[in-house]
Amino acid sequence: MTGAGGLAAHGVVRRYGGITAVDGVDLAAPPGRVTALIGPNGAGKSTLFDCLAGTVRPDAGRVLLAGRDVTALPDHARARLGLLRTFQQIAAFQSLTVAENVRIGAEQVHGGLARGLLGLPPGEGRQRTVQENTERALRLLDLRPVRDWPADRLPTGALRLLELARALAAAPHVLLLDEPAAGLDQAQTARLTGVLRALAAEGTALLVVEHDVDLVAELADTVYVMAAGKVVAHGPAARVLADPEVAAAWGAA
Ligand SMILES: Nc1ncnc2c1ncn2[C@@H]1O[C@H](COP(=O)(O)OP(=O)(O)OP(=O)(O)O)[C@@H](O)[C@H]1O
Repeated sequence: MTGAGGLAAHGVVRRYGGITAVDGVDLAAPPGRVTALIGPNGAGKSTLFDCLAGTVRPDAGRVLLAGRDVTALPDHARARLGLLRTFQQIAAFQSLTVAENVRIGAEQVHGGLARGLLGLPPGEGRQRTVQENTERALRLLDLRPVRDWPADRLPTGALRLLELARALAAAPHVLLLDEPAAGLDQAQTARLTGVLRALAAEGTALLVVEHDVDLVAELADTVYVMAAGKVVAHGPAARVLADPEVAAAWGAA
């Protein structure tokens, strides 16, 4: 595992008191691929995810983003380097419109926040990129019909797509998705799957934590299985998901 391009974990450990939630995990999410992380409740998936995103600091090990050691960088610094995430608990700005929420995602990476804080006017080229990325994300996730709605009027499924649109608008190199299909209906799940496959085809590295095994089978190129803090299996999705030991480790989820 070189860690060149995409995201990689090397020997990541995270303890909570006497519990080792993540116990020496190696993982690679390369560009152009969908990598899935599965495992029973309490396996350590969310903790590993937080270590990768930068919201939790590992006790040992390293996180590499496009080959660069980002272990000591907080989440917002990783975001500026192109590592974006979505949350299991949806986090939209409820009083802003759908389009405004997505625009915040686009501005995050194109210097909007920093320039705004410094009182600098936005550059014309940058403004265009922000606008284009916002419109593209709204279109991809079929949010144009509700673009002027306040986010708090959206039902759960659309809100989840909004969260993804906001991450997409930042044009991430690496996208971490925590249960992206939770609360989506069939049509929305199909749209999600199409968008994620298209992103991978464009070269984005995707890492998905997902409980829905059918979705994992459809979406993922590579699957990592965690149990009790460790990776107990990994490899091509079809092979890993067909392994009876994996089904046992997964606790018949
Ligand atoms: N902030 C915390 N404080 C103490 N213990 C924690 C904390 N976060 C996680 N743990 C413990 O670490 C272990 C791994 O939890 P984690 O949430 O990472 O698993 P998970 O695989 O994401 O589970 P789920 O599928 O239920 O979300 C569990 O034993 C959990 O109780």
